[in-house]
Amino acid sequence: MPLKPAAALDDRLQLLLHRLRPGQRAMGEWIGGELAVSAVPGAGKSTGMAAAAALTVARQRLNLRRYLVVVTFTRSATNNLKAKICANLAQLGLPPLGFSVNTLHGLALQIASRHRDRAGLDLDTVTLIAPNQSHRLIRTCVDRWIAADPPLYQQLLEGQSFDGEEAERLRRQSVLRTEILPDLAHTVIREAKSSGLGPEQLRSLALGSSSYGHPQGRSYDILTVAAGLYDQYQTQLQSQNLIDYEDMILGALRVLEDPALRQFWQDQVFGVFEDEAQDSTPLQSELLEILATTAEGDRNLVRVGDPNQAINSTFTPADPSFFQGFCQRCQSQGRLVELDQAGRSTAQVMAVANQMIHWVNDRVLPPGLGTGPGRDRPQPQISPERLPFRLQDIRPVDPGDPQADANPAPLGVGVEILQPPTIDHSIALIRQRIGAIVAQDPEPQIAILVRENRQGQFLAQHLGDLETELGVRLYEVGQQQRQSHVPRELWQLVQFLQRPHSPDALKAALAVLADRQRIAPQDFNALAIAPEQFLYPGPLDRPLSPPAQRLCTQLLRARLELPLGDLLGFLASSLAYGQGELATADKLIDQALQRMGGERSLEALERALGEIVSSERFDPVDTEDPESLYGRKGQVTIITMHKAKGLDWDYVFVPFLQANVIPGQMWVPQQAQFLGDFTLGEVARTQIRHGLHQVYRPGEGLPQQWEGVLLSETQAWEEAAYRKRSEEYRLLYVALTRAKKLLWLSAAQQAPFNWKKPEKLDRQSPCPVIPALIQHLSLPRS
Ligand SMILES: Nc1ncnc2c1ncn2[C@@H]1O[C@H](COP(=O)(O)OP(=O)(O)OP(=O)(O)O)[C@@H](O)[C@H]1O
Repeated sequence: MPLKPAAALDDRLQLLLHRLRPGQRAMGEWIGGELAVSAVPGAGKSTGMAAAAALTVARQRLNLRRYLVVVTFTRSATNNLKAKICANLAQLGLPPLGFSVNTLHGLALQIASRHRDRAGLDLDTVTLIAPNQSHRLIRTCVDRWIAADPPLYQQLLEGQSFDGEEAERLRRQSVLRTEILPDLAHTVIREAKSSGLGPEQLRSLALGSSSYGHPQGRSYDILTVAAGLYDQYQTQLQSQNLIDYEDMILGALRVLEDPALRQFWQDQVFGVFEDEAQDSTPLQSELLEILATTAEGDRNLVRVGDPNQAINSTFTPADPSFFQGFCQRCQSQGRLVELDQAGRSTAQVMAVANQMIHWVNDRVLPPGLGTGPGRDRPQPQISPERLPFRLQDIRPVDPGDPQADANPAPLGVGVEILQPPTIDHSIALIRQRIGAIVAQDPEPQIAILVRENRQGQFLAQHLGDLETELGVRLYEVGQQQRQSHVPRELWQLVQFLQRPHSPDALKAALAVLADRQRIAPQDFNALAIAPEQFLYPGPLDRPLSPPAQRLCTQLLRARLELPLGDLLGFLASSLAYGQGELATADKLIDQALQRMGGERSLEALERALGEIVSSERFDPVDTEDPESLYGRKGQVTIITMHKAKGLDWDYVFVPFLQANVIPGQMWVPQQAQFLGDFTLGEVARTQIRHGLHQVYRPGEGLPQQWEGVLLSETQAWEEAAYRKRSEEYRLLYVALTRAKKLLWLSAAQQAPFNWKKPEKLDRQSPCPVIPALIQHLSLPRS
């Protein structure tokens, strides 16, 4: 007898549920209310979320008028998830309707553009600010703030001490104007705005202190300085009809403040699923919470994330402690699902990753609590969201799991940890190990993960012959990205040629030359304050950095001697570009000449390059979808740990795990040390974040009272260092959990202190977790 349609749908729902693993199934069974889903790496959270979304659409009979809102972090994740939900709906015999998948900003823009007046954004006349524009705008704000608030500026100029010497004053002015204050403005504006704080609230946070002061010396009113910069920024944005990403969300929130419009949106939205919830900001959470609110005042909100993979919180406003808090709250109500089974890695890799999170949580403690076990005094209870990791072990999947080749057999012992004498030995060992892998698997999928691009560059230089030697392709991701830096670098050099006597232009050109390792890194403020003297020193002048001076005057000579068409080529070769970068430079030259029309002057060239840099994304020559390139078989991909998030490889190498690389240390650039042992940007970010943690209650909007929540500069710096250390260990965790069959780690005994000078080796201790992992695995210490 044929099944009745309703019964048939029910059967199909069951079938879909049964294709999920236990944690995913718990997601799939969600019918309403708040749910936290904490997923370990490789747990299949996209798979679970796509199934849960399709099941919800089917059960609730969602449609064009009432639908589920799914929010992801990037546009490519949006496309992937949409395709998966559509495929599930097709299997249920349903049309691809009843849901929307958006990035958070896409969703905000959709709401704001539907009610422009209310949002306060006239989208016909305003433009989203481009990164280069933002850079320039911030520089303008700094100049205006300096003119508007001489007493506070003076206080910064004087720093911790000042003997009144003129050259030093000029140097400090240059550092403050071109580095410290732009950095402070950039950090604070994003941090405050994405938490819903305006300049006035920053000022009241600055005042709301009971413990203000700097025990070792003078304290600066950093948040008041920051609020002044923020005021200038808002004024500039408005006067130029620009908006930033935060304005989109603020616009959407203004729409939802209107009771009728809020009702309109809440009536349409059945519920909200949020992916990568560990990376959201208070403002984003507020938007989703409002949309998810039901007629009864509950919330249909599923937030999915992995707090242990929160690796953006020290350089963006993302803050995992809010998601951690949400998980805690849901757990106490029995509304937490742990997706803790993962099929990606072999058992040994999971064991090492698990071991690491326990080790770190035991030893990396918030300021004021001492370090390491063996602490004789009893430790106070630390709230879980303050700890570096959520204690969630990765477990293998059950027998019969639907994922093909889940928890694969290891290659050899699965995890290898080495401590070679030098970084050159590390490379020789990698080469040897890759040779052995290729002997067993001629088309291996391999990655080498690095902490910073310079390490990748160094590896690529030394492993360049892998293809001829072993027949595997070498693909350095940073190299590809560097090509998109080509326009900016050449533009900066051309600006210098056009205005050699401008301190700003000279400083920017010197920074480019140092980045390209054409001159030694140094404090360029001292060189750039008097360009004439630096470029053409008189017989009595003390020569400042002769190699940099020689190179700069060579460039200036080329400007006089070469035709314009050849000048960019000459600049490109002066920057020691590799082949791909030279090809990109060629493409750039063609585009710039086209833009210049018939005009052939340096000024026109500068303008054309400036337009290319600020108005469009100049694609490097390789235009294939990058992510599909990273995981090709028969390839060794060199990639940073940050970029590797979300990806995996059969064989993963993580060399250079010295303690100065991970967890590294917070440091104050030498040129900024006159202000004290901290950086203004980090202190301000931490003061804001700490303040918010003390007073923010989810779903209750922002508070008016900030009494007694301001950390002193020293406290804020210590707290920032703790957060940074925690995040570095999470980054290492992301790196370890990329491996499927083999994880190869090494910490060299002699390694560079600074990777800008990789040839200068010093004794370095290993990342502190390495000896513990060696012991855990009972590996020989070699
Ligand atoms: N229930 C399942 N049935 C079959 N395959 C599955 C299942 N769950 C996950 N997988 C497979 O496991 C792999 C990882 O899944 P998915 O991409 O959903 O993971 P993720 O948790 O989003 O990854 P990440 O750790 O990068 O966040 C994919 O190849 C997916 O096809």
